[in-house]
Amino acid sequence: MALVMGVDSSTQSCKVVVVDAGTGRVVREGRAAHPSGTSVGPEAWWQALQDAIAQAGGLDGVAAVSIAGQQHGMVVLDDDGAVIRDALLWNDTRSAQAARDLIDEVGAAEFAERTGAVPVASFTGTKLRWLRDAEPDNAARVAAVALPHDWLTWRLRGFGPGNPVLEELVTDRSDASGTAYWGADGYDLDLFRRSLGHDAVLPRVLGPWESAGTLAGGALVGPGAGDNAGAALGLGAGVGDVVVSLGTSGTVFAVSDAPTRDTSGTVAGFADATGRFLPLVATLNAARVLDAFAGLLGVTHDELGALALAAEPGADGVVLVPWFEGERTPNLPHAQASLTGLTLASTNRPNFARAAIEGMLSGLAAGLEAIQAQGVEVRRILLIGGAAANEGVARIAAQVFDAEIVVPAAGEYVALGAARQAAGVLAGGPVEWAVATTRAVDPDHRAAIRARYDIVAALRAAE
Ligand SMILES: Nc1ncnc2c1ncn2[C@@H]1O[C@H](COP(=O)(O)OP(=O)(O)O)[C@@H](O)[C@H]1O
Ligand SMILES: O=C(CO)[C@@H](O)[C@H](O)COP(=O)(O)O
Repeated sequence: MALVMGVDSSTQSCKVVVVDAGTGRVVREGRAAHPSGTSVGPEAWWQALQDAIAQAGGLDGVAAVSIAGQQHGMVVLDDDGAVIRDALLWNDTRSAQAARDLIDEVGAAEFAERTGAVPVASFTGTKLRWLRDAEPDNAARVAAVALPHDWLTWRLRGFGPGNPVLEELVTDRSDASGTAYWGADGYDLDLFRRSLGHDAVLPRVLGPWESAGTLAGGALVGPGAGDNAGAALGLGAGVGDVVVSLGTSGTVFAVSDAPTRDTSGTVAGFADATGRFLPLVATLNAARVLDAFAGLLGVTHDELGALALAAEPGADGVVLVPWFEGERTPNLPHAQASLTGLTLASTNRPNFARAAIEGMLSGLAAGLEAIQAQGVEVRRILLIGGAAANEGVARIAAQVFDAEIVVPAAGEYVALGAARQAAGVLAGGPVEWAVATTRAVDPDHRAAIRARYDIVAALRAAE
């Protein structure tokens, strides 16, 4: 039995699965936590990766490995292969003005045409522009720019400060498509130079089943992927499938044969990990909203879900607009959260729990409508990510989204997608694995939840 390893280096942790390359069955697993914060030293990810791999029994017997990871993070390297400063993550909003500056110079429609998306503070290019303006000495030292998964792949292959071969950096088109300087013809070096202010080495973009090389022990290394594209691959998502992922970020995305170019900037026209496209809407406020409310109410996640189900849909008028970390969609990087609609009668624990879940999901439901408006077909929604394990979340999702909700069997779908890519690299092309058992949630759409949320969110956005 050939074994392959898949990695998800996500915002909060690193997850490793070792699976049977023929069937996708998980045989070993490991996990290690990442530091909190929106600016993180990449060495912590490298340490967590090594810990998680060790927990998963190491690379013994592994024939191929691929690393997927959180998108967009800016990892800047000097000539010696050393990291110049902490990486700015996808949820760091300090580059909001830099994003506006780039759009003013290039134009939103031109950005959408050239890269498939209009940049917001999450995108790598805006972080490079921030570096150019705020830390010019650091910007001048940049010899290479990588994304989190590119850099980890490079380290795993033995490169780094002791062996700084920058030209050995590799990536894939799914993660490259989130930089704001990559398009249908490859890197857009004009946009890259506008961001950083000068040229630098960029990771070579490998094909979906192309190998980056071989580890000392003999394992092939795959190109890796952005985490959302990794999840789509792990789920075997096809045209008509929409994935809603509830991790640190909330994302809603669909697999599409055709690219999208939303000049409003709501839908990011990313690439997937197989040669297709992945139109995506992301929010900055998802599972951590529930973490905060579970803490506030002094309950576990499961108890929070049960409390929410004890309240009526609409939470008796209580609305949480959950922009705790600012927001990306809508693009309000400096916004704050608000809880409104409180009366003496409605101020109770079940309504608070329900408002938290409804608020987290409502922004994503609006995102799904924006994706549909791009002409993308929607047949069903697959609910994944840490908060998808919550029964209350799944049932309330069936009330907030106007589409069939399906919850795949619990699993690390990003890491599984990376493993499936590794199996494809080994086989020289895509492999078919049976998709894990899924559970459909009874349809229960309640249009009134979104109607009220949209009114309150629009008022907050206008402030
Ligand atoms: N049963 C649950 N209900 C709600 N939230 C949960 C539950 N289990 C885990 N979480 C939350 O999910 C998040 C982790 O999800 P994950 O998809 O791994 O995030 P990321 O990919 O951003 O690192 C954490 O904030 C965690 O507290
Ligand atoms: O910015 C995006 C997508 O554009 C986020 O989805 C990140 O890729 C982080 O994902 P999680 O770690 O929250 O799953």
